[in-house]
Amino acid sequence: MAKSAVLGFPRIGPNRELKKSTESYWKGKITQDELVAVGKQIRKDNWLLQKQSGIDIIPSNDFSFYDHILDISVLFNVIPKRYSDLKLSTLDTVFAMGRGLQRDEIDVTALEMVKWFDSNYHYVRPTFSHDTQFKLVGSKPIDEFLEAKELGVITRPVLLGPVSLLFLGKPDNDSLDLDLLSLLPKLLPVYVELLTQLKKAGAEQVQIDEPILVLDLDSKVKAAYSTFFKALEAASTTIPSITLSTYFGTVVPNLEVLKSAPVETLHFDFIRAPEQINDVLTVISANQKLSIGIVDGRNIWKNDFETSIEFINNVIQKIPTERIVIATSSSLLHTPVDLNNETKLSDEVKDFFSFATQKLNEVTILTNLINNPKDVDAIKQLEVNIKSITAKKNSKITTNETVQKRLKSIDDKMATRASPFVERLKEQQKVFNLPLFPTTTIGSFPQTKDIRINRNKFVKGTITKEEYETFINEEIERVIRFQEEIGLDVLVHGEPERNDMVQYFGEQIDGYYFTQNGWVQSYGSRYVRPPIIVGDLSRPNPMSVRESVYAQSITKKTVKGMLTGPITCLRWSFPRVDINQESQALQLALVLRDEVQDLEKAGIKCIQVDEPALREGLPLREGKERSEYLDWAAKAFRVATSGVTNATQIHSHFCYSDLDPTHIKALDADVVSIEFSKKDDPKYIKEFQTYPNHIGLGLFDIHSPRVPSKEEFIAKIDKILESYPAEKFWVNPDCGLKTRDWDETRVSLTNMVEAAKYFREEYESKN
Ligand code: MET
Ligand SMILES: [Zn+2]
Repeated sequence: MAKSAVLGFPRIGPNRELKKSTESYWKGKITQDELVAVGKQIRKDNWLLQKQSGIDIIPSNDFSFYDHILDISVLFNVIPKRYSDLKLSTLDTVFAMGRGLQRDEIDVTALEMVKWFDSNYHYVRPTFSHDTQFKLVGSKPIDEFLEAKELGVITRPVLLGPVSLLFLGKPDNDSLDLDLLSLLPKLLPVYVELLTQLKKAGAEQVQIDEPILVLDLDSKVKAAYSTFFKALEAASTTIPSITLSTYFGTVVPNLEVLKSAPVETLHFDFIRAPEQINDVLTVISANQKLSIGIVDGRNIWKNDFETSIEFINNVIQKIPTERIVIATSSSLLHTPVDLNNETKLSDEVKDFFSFATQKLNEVTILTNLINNPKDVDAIKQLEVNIKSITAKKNSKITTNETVQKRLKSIDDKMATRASPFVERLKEQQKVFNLPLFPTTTIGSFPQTKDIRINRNKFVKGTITKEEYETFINEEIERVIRFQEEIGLDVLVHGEPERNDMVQYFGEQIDGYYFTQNGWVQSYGSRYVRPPIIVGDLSRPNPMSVRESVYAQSITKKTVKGMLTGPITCLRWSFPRVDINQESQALQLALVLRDEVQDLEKAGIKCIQVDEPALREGLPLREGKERSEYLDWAAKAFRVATSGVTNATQIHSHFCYSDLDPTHIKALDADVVSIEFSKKDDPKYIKEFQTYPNHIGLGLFDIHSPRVPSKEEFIAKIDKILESYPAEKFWVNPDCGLKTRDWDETRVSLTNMVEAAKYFREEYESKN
């Protein structure tokens, strides 16, 4: 009989209970015991739900109050001294490492947080130093195993594997020469000790995630796996059986690593990489089990049972069902909790989706269909599923002929500006007549409580559209006057009307759908509600013209229109799987192209199209898929922005990532602002030395309440000027200011503008 398994379940609670309670705890409104009790309740509910759904192999230790990778760092005592010195409880140490702590005499910043593979989840980077002494701190995985056992659920604890833990980490500032993999021999005994303790507590199996096996790995990393496997083998009698799991891609280029791995089960993601099956089968040894990841942990579409069954049946030709596990492709962490909480979707559309709770049923039904193909109940479920899948295929909602026709009409001309940059620049200079070191901001200004209150009132219908627009106009005016007053050169309207930079546009694009409660953890207590692309995308009406035109009408200075780029709209949504991502990006590009042209027609001469998510869409491995992505991503941006005259200035903006300069250059935007304040790397600047288009390197961190002085800005600009010419130099912050408050914003921007003026005078007096 095949077994059913889940690799991890969302821990935020069906109604964001975890967010509410952690934030209350941080504010001192509830005690640590109260917070811990909320966590316990969520875990209990999750385990019982999975049990009731009929899942055989249920995970534990997938719960976390902040980040499960941070938890495992702390568990192995990978705690930089500045945090351990604080002598906090384990949970408070976790929070201090995850989000920094400023209280009384204490002042520590947070550890670096980065994207988890190509998902929108962020993990806190394990940060190692020469002094790192591995030992077990606390007993979270064991406690949670026992907690479930008490409820009658024997779970499979989940741990990040030791090689991934080291590989995904970084050396701390005081240990930059540290070779992380060299720590493996010291880490392994502690790892084995943990496994041994789990076995003593009654765990029969443990899931060890080694997701880096889907990346490009050099021979040193591969060798680290042999070391790891030797340690497992040596301990085999005292540790539970191991499921080694990989996800988010193919392991084929690293397959030799898995040959004769001393583990009971190997798990692979056949949603992302179904084609790897034949190669994978060659490494499964005669008594090893294969865990087939076939229910998507990264997207919200209903599983197509017929296709899945066909896939599994092909495998069963080679491996008997006793050695098959049917599982989610990855943890379900990346999907919303429960579709039943959605009350506003039409029945037709709702039937297309499956959230984490529904996916549990999918895993059990598929397992039943494999184990008892004649079971009446299972057959009934299959029939219902076939009906849904067919209904979706035939649905009128997904296709729009006009959009598809237009998509085919995209040619090179549409993706190229009328003239090269140098010529455009001449025409733009005539229009804008900007000084040296032009100053601007990235778009948003503080989203005050007042703004949120009024937006809620408008959504609830307690104020009229007119009243709301008047309110927004007043906000825009306030932001414009402020920018004029401090002497910024290119102004923005401040984005007060936007709840979120993707959702705001998505809500105005046909083909997009929204949930009320489809929250997914992005990091810590920050959750996002990704919109869903269901059909071909089109724009019934202009989306941003009213606000930009209003802003421009009340000032003589140039106001920059502000749009979210096609790749960012795509990446921060749940995409379709019935057509490829390139087509979806190009559909979005056409929508935005019309918007850009409408803005131009309405007299907006400078338009910014933000692409902060360009980097995260990059395929995990080098090669064809990656270069193709870069081509179509750049093309989508250029289709969106090339329909304007030479005199219209196109800006773009990048943050959240280390974006390769060549990728930025491929977009041919006239001006690009890049998050830079924390990077500060002269090598990076030099890459732009000979690039003719203009660049604004972010001069201050907008995630921090810290206010840099004029002198600090001057020093920063001076340093950049060593590697980057004044003629192409824009002055701006790292990103939008929506999370800051007005007091900080006022002073920071004033100092920034003053610093620009200082250099302007200095350079002008030279010439
Ligand atoms: C994450 S990038 C944000 C860009 C947007 N224009 C803003 O200022 O908020
Ligand atoms: Zn940004």
